[in-house]
Amino acid sequence: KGATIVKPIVFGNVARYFGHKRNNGHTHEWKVYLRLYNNEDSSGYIKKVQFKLHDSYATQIRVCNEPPYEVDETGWGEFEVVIKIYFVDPSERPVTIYHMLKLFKIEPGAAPGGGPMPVFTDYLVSEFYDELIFSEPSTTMMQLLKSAPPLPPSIRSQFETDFEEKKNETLQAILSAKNKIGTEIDDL
Ligand SMILES: Cn1nnc2cc(CO)ccc21
Repeated sequence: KGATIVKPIVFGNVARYFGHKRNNGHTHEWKVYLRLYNNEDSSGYIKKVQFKLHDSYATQIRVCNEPPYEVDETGWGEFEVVIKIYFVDPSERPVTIYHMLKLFKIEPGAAPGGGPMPVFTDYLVSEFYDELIFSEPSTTMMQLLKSAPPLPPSIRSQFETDFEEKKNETLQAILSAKNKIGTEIDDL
């Protein structure tokens, strides 16, 4: 009967500059993660989450078989992390998400030619909102999706981003832009 279940998620990374370069060349510690927006325990319907790092990291593919779905590492560079979500129901195709690991802010800076200058801020957050959409899930999967319990407090997390605030700001920007265009059309 065309049932659709939506599961909001947040994925991204946080990073902290050591303040110096270590002997191994590493300058930052970082954590890349995938979380359910409502901090529910998804282990009933998510089998595992894989994080594929840069190919020169030891054990390039990191697997989380239960929440929290995250990888803590140290390093010196930014690169694309491939996050792949596998579901308990074998008929649900895995979902792949691409996240560009962010370690430093790019500021139009003093670089020769005025190019962007990477700034090593003490603490940085790069996180995004998205949704897992399950269209007409199997009866079993539907039950698992509906009965997901909350996560225990120890692995609950407050996001760095207030997405509700961001949603309202974005909506306001869209409305005022529409209004502005409307006014300009009137003035034509
Ligand atoms: C690209 N990148 N950035 N930081 C890195 C650290 C390692 C491990 O030594 C491997 C690759 C890295």
